[in-house]
Amino acid sequence: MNLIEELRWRGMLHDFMPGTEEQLASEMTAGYIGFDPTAKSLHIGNLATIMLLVHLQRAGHKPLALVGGATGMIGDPSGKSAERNLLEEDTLLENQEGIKKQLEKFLDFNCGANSAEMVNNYDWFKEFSFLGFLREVGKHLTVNYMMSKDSVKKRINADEDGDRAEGLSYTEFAYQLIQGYDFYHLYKNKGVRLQMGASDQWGNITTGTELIRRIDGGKAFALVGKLVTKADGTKFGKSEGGNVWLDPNLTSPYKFYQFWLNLSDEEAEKLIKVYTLLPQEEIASITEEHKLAPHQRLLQKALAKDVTIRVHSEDDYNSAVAASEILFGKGDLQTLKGLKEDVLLSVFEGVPQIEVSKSAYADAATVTDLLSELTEGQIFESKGEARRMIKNGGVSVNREKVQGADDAVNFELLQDKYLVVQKGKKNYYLIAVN
Ligand SMILES: N[C@@H](Cc1ccc(O)cc1)C(=O)O
Repeated sequence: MNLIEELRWRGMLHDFMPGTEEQLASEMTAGYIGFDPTAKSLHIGNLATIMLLVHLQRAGHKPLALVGGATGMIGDPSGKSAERNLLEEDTLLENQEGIKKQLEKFLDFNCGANSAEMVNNYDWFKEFSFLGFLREVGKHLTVNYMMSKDSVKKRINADEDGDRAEGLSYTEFAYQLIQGYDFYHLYKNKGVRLQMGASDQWGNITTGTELIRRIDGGKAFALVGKLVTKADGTKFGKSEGGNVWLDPNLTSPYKFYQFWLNLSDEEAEKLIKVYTLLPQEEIASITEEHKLAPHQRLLQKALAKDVTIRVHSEDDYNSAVAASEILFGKGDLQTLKGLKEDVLLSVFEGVPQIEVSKSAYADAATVTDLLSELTEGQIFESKGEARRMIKNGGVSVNREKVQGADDAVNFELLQDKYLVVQKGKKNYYLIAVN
């Protein structure tokens, strides 16, 4: 299957320029996608775009990932209804390092002729003078041409309700020329013939193909992927807590795994094609099996597994699964001890949390006191009730059965702070000793 057919059945293809298919069929083609360092991590929306590069490479072509050290200093107006704030240079540098490391994970940089490459547009812009740029680049396109782009029109014209448009600075207006020049530069110096991106990049990419044509009489191509949206058409990739990031310090692998696990059937069926490399027959068979027993969430599980391993690691995936099963009764003290604080808190989100002061905790004479009076009746209303249930073997702390009602309080605090109390099978409480 060639690249375009592959992207099409996966539902990832939005549009491409005439001739793109012929170009790809005629030779190993170098293609690039740029990512601006607007945050210190990429998110799963970016990951869908990265998958375009992955497929390009799998189809035998050469992928280049561009980090926008220069463009990140300006801010792409595409898809943005308001002017952006400029980022500080040290923030940009930090962001650049972060996303560069992430991009490196997904491509093969050592596989012969079509090995991936990483470039940074700051490298060719740092020496470019303003006057030089105006003479060598700006001169080739008219303002009329630049104003015909959606990203610009949307900021200049009033919207359908007649509300005044935000306008855009000269700086953001110039963005398309900078990205356009990147394409020209890579065309000239690296033989790049194709630029890809999310669908909102069409305007910027075609500014590039236009520059290549005007400056050099050359031909280059554009291909854009579908913007991933949720079932209700709204922006995908946000959980209640905001973006779903690839950086494990911003979104823990557990939360990441949970995000995919919690997708609706409809979303999972669509996204397994975008975010995994599983072949068509396998996806078809998982989908079929899923439909026989949707409650087993086979699609979500297959998707969550594949993406969690690709973005994080097999170990992270295994820990995420183990953590996910805790509330279903699986796992022991060791499992709980293995959870980092943020994961522990995510696992027990929604479970009643009870704060106990350090001194009160130290003074607790018996487990019964701790689980009734000290926790203000939130676990057991009375000492009697606590005693009875402990006697019947129905109370565990940190997954270990409490033996006697008069036992001393002698637990190992998880992360030096927490106790997981279980009353009966299903009722969980988290005590935080502060
Ligand atoms: N404008 C792109 C990033 C980009 C930057 C430079 C390029 O040459 C290409 C793409 C975006 O915001 O997603």
